[in-house]
Parts: sequence; C-alpha cells; structure tokens
Amino acid sequence: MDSPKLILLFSGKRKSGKDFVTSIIQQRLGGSSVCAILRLSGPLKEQYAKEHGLDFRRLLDASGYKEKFREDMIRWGEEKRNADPGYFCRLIVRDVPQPVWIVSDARRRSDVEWFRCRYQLQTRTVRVQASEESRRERGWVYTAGIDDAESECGLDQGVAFDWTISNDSDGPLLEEQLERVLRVVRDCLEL
Ligand SMILES: Nc1ncnc2c1ncn2[C@@H]1O[C@H](COP(=O)(O)OP(=O)(O)OP(=O)(O)O)[C@@H](O)[C@H]1O
Ligand SMILES: C[C@@](O)(CCOP(=O)(O)O)CC(=O)O
Repeated sequence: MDSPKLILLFSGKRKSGKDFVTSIIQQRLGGSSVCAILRLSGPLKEQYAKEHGLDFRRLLDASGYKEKFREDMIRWGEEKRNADPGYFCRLIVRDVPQPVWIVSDARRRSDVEWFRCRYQLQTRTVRVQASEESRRERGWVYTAGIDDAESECGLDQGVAFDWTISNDSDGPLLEEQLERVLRVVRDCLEL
C-alpha cells in the first residue's frame, strides 16, 4: 500500500466549492505530481454510468447533468456502502504515488473513520463552508431527499475539523485561509 505523507479530507455541502478549493490547493503545491485529488464519487460515477448508459465525463463536471441522476446515484452508492462502508475508499487509494492526497468529497462518518483508522497520523479534515446565498448563486437548488439526507448532512455534526474554510464572495479572503493549510502541508513535505 502507498504511504502518503498527508491526507486532506475535504467535505462541504453542494456548491460550497470543494472542487474549486481543492484544485487551488493542488496548483499551489506544484500540481498533480505532488498532490493527487481523489474523489470517492469517481469510481461510483464510473460504474453507475456504465450500468445506466450515461456519459461518465459529464457526471464529473460542475454542470447540471449530474444533478438529474444524483438521487439515484446516492441510492446506488448506498447499496454498495451498506454492504461494505470502505468500498469506495479502498478503490480510490490504489496506486497513488503522490505524497499528498486530497479527498475532495468526504460525506459520511464512515469515510472519515476509514481514513483515520488506516492513516491515523496523516489524516486531517477540512470543511468548506458557504452560505446558502453563495451556493444558490453557483446553481444550487434545495432538493428534498438530497439536501436533507446523509450524503449532504452526514458530517454536519460529530467531526472536529482541523480547518474550516469560508468560501463566500463577501467573506474572508480565500487565499489567506488556504495559506494556513498550505503552510502545514509544506512543513510536512519539508518544502
Ligand atoms: N470562490 C469562488 N469563486 C468563484 N467561483 C467559485 C468559487 N467557489 C466555487 N465557485 C464556482 O461554483 C461552482 C461550484 O463549485 P464546486 O464545483 O467547486 O462546488 P462543489 O462543492 O464541488 O459542488 P458539488 O458537490 O455540488 O459538485 C463551480 O462552477 C465553481 O467554479
Ligand atoms: C452520488 C454522489 O457520490 C454524487 C457526488 O457528486 P459530487 O461530489 O457533488 O460531484 C454523492 C454520494 O456519494 O452520496
């Protein structure tokens, strides 16, 4: 098994900016040779797309396409997770040689527990927070059955995050907040 120096587990609500923020961090660390962005939803979407004849690439982007299938993808993924909570975690950590791993979409307590159990010393948690107004400006529409379900609310309580990043246009400067995280990563990499 590969042994990363640091794992940043990101979580946050829909359209809080998880992909946006994690991609900035990856760039600041020198790109994909140093830092891998791993998505628990990657293998889930890939397999779901195959089984349902969908466009996997479009399920990955930030457009409205994936939203048409979100509720059913959640149900499909939960079937797998109920049988084996570490199912997607194990898939994404295979053959990842980079020293820093960013998991951009932790959603459930079992995701956090899986990483903490296997990589206790390396794992840190980061919450991306954004107001409902900001999320709406980015295309979020409240949907019952999704926004009140475990997929969105599973980490609302019970995790003491190492960092919370506010990602609102009228909030604290994003760069300054990210610099605090980056300092720790660089120290750990001895950069
Ligand atoms: N600080 C920001 N400044 C400008 N645009 C932003 C910012 N944060 C997020 N966005 C934009 O908002 C949209 C949603 O962000 P992103 O895809 O990163 O959210 P997410 O939390 O990964 O969402 P989801 O889980 O719903 O896929 C994207 O188009 C992204 O570029
Ligand atoms: C089905 C699901 O993986 C979709 C995640 O999509 P995204 O991270 O919002 O792009 C959510 C879940 O696993 O509950």
